[in-house]
Amino acid sequence: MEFQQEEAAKDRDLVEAVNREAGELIRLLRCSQAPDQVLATATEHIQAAMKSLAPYLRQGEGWSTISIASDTPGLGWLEDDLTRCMPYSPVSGTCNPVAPPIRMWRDGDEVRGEVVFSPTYAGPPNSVHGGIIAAVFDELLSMANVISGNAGFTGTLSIRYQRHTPLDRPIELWAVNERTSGRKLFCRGEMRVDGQVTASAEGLFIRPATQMDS
Ligand SMILES: CCCCCCCCCCCCCC(=O)SCCNC(=O)CCNC(=O)[C@H](O)C(C)(C)COP(=O)(O)OP(=O)(O)OC[C@H]1O[C@@H](n2cnc3c(N)ncnc32)[C@H](O)[C@@H]1OP(=O)(O)O
Repeated sequence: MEFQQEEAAKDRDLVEAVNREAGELIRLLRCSQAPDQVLATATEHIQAAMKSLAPYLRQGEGWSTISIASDTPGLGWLEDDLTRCMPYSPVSGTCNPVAPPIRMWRDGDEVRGEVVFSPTYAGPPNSVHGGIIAAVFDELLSMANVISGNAGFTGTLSIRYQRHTPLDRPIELWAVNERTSGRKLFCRGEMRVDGQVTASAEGLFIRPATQMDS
């Protein structure tokens, strides 16, 4: 797979900062009931920012079409920051403004993490949308595969929603690759609030017979 490394921005902190601000913008848009004049002015500011970014749009090129890192060969990550593996992911990517602020790290053979969902991700009253929960499990279980030395595509993901997962509170994340059988990777994960499980997941991931980019 070819990546356009020379196109990468030089200052990663700046890339992450602008994406965080854009995420905050989304939260403000989602939850503010501003008067018309304020909305009109905000629209102008957003249009100005869009105009300055548009000339640098690079659609359809390696890093812009995949969530994994373009600056490391294969699946690179930091033990204390697994999000480095997929910086452009819509679920955990620090270089993607739609991603909630997830932290994930390696704890032996397991993945642990934490996330606080803002109302951007609301479903039922005061609770996280079930589809968002599924997406986070997909990512979390994938990371359990990655640290086990294997990675695969999601074949089947089964979620048990046991309690509502609340907004604006720290959610603990946990996942493990329990076993591998041929190309099949079997994983489990949980979300907990104050130690109580709100949702759990089982996933079967499949390592492709051929490489991803063949
Ligand atoms: C290098 C790889 C890196 C990968 C990712 C990097 C991270 C990227 C970002 C990650 C983001 C997060 C992750 C994402 O979001 S990944 C995105 C969501 N997932 C997908 O898009 C996957 C789409 N599906 C496929 O590509 C193929 O169907 C796969 C690759 C899954 C299997 O097609 P393949 O042709 O290889 O399979 P086979 O027919 O030879 O069957 C082999 C065995 O598997 C069994 N089986 C087959 N399908 C399923 C199923 N769905 N559930 C349960 N079992 C299934 C089958 O019965 C057989 O078992 P057995 O009869 O031998 O016992």
